[in-house]
Amino acid sequence: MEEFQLFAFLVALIVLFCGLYFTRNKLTSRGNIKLAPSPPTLPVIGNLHQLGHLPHRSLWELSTKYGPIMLLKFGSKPTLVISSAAIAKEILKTHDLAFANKPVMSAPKKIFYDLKDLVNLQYGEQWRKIRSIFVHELLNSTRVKSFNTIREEEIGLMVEKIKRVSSSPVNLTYMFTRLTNDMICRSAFGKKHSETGHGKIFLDKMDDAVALLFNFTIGEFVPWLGWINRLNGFNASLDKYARELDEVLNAVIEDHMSRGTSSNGDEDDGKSKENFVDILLGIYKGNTPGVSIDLISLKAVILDALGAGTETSTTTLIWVMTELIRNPPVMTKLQDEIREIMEGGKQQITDEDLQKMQYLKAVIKETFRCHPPVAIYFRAAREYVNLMGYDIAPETMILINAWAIGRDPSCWDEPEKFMPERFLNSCVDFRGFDFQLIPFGAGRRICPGLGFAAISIEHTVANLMQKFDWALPHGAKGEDLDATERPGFTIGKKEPLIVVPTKSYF
Ligand code: HEM
Repeated sequence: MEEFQLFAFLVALIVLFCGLYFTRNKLTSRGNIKLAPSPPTLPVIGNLHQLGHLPHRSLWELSTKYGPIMLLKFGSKPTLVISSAAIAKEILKTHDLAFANKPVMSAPKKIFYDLKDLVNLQYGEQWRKIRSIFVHELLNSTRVKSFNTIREEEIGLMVEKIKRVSSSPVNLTYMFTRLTNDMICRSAFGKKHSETGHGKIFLDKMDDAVALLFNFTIGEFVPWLGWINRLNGFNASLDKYARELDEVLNAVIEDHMSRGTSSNGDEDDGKSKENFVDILLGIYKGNTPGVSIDLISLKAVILDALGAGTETSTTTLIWVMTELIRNPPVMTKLQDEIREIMEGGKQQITDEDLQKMQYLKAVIKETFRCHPPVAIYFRAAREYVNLMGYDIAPETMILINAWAIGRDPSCWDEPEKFMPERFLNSCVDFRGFDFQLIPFGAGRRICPGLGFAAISIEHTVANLMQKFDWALPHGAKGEDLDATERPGFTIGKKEPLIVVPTKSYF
């Protein structure tokens, strides 16, 4: 019996290695075509087995062996993985137009209205139209400023809550989630997340749906194995989330319609002005000259604003505070800067004050370098491209590993160290011009929420640093703080961040 098992094992091994040999040869010798370096693939699954639990780390490790541009196969899908600033610049600047598409995947189709949302739209006329609505109508600088009051009120409420529990442990993960959800829900719906049944149900379901989408399932990449996703209930769960999210969005729209909006987007009751839903409904009703939107795209845009805007900002805030607690001298230096600028007991931190806080900006940049919330983001080739001597086929999926780029040794000294000082005498910024720091992407498809997110994060951290000192419970030292990551659409901290605001500064 044992001999038979050994024989069966050897046969399986030979079949596996033959498969490996042929798949590899097929990839690297196609006439004159020059393909990027590739690790060996397994039959059927290609390189899917190498993604691991935290793909940004596994792919980075693979890149240390195969180089900053690697051609992998996700099932049958050719996938180019980029891990250096120089190659990211080629993709996002030199060949930005050729790589301006997004991969077409069956799972997101279910949630994002057949990929009609801005994040997933293919490059073209419709993308330009929706992008313009996002950039010029929802998130232009005047609108972002008009959200100042919401931001200030919500941060003020959080500060009051922390003051009340001062000297006891607080769960900052929970607090930041509520703060970001409330800020985005008030901006999007005109009401707080915690106040509106709609907002709460929506964000809870959205979180679950997005977590599900970030499973790289075999059924997605090997079309003839699509039945696995039907059999194991994956498709049914997505269908259910899609139905439920659509129901909530319909209810939100009906609610706003029945209350009525004036031509400038203000609600009749005047309570909550300039929220996304009212602005979009104004456009839908033809109140904004030269701009139009259909109902499905309107719902898809709301999905994006909430889906792309909440978890990313929460994750960033948690990492900023985690790094500050792990690095006490950095926290002290930041507090000194902020308290000096706010000298004289001034409580309200304004945009002008924030402009003066250079060390704060450096701390946030360093956090984005070490912990880009969207560690890997996707593009797709619209046409054949010769990229740095390699032939890239149309529809190749492109993965930009922003996390690996933050460790690119040709750009960063001691990349493992949290060292905001590296940004003090440098003009490197995260606005899409410096390819060694691209947490928001770059080029045509750069994140349109960048300005909104950046100012909210600066404002929140500045307030927490001005008004409190922070320590770990039970006298634990900063270096004891667990910084293990959890996988997902954003790479967050696995365990909740529990800290003690030890002294308030009022
Ligand atoms: C810390 C916060 C945020 C981070 C790190 C972030 C990151 C990103 C990244 C990496 C992309 C892909 C860029 C590319 O392909 O080049 C993206 C796209 C996008 N983000 Fe953000 N984002 C954040 C906040 C927001 C907010 C607050 C909103 C909206 C309110 C938003 C809406 C979007 C949308 C709609 C897209 C798709 C743009 C397109 O494809 O044209 N994001 N974001």
